[in-house]
Amino acid sequence: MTASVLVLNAGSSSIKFGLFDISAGEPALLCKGLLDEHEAKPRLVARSPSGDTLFETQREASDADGGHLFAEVLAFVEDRFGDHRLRAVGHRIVHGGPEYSRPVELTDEVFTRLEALTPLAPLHQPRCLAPVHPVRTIKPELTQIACFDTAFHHSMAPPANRFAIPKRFEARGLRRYGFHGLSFEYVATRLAAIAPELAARRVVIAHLGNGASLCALRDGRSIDTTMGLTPLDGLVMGTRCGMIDPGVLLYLLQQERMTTEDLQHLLYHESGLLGVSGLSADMRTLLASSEASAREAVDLFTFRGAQEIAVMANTLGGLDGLVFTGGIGEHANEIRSAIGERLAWLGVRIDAAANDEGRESIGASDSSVALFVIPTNEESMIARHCADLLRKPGRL
Ligand SMILES: Nc1ncnc2c1ncn2[C@@H]1O[C@H](COP(=O)(O)OP(=O)(O)O)[C@@H](O)[C@H]1O
Ligand SMILES: CC(=O)OP(=O)(O)O
Ligand SMILES: [Mg+2]
Repeated sequence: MTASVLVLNAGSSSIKFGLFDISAGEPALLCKGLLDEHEAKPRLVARSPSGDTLFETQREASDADGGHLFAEVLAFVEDRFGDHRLRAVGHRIVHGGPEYSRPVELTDEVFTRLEALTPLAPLHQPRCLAPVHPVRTIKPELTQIACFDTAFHHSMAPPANRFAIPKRFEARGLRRYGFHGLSFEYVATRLAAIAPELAARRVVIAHLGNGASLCALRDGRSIDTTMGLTPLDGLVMGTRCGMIDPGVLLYLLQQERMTTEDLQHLLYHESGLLGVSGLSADMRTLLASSEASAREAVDLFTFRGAQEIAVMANTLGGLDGLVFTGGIGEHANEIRSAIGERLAWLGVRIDAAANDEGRESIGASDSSVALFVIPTNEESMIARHCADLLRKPGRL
């Protein structure tokens, strides 16, 4: 009998899943799915690798994060792929804190430790952990594995991972961790296959999705990133503010008399593209809009994006390669070209036709920086980690 793993990826704006055959070599996708929460009644869809719909159901909104959804996914997997023995469920866990630098079995003890990190990723951690208990109740014998967004950045060293606050806080875990690590790891692996000459050079990966961050890589390892202790730092995001003068927070607390709960809500849910445009957090909507505020939000997004790419290039001491990924990075040619124009002084030249056609390599012949668009695949990276862990005797 062949073996499979079910991967659950709960991001800030979507819950994706994938079932992978892990019997031999590289995990192979058997089916993928999405819980679309943007409709009045959230929809669960499972598709074949080529995109044919295999299963579809709609739920009441209040049920969206509940156990029913995961029960439904597991029942579907058993029904359609019963000839594969389900070996494990792999979860994308956004925060692994200082402790977890590689995937681990998600035992009750690990769960408790990860739950305690919720204040460091309040938008994500509860959503990532939500499936664990329902899956345990339905299939208590099934191994569950946690794969962390933060793990890839454990190669970051001082000063890049340090805040300029009194040293005693660092001992309490207040340092820069970075996120989107599973995406950066996947894209770095793909880049090494597509452009091996860049593998040991100075590369920035721009993960531009609903959440957005950059990673500076040397020798394929993370040496700097734009997110910090929490996934709030760095770039302008769908509803998150990114880097902000900490004095603004003090002002809001002291002068506007905001509660900490209201402030958290403002920074995580009401800011970013949504806050600046007053219209939408969705880049597609903003690009299609003729409102001046939509244009302002897009301008701020590309201004800050280019600014931070220059910061990453500084950490690297130059820039040899730049890769776009994530929903915006993969699909929004206008955004790639606006960021590219702002980086012309660094030698970035985008080939307009290649960019508009969405080709993999979008650098013009006179670009001194190699430019790529590489679709990310966090689920595939998680499947690879799960397969490695399950195959290595003594690691589980
Ligand atoms: N064709 C497109 N053009 C512009 N933006 C797009 C396009 N497709 C998706 N996006 C944007 O990608 C973002 C979502 O990114 P994604 O990486 O899928 O999200 P998540 O962080 O939830 O995984 C949204 O802002 C969406 O508008
Ligand atoms: C860490 C993070 O921001 O994740 P996402 O892009 O899924 O919101
Ligand atoms: Mg994402």
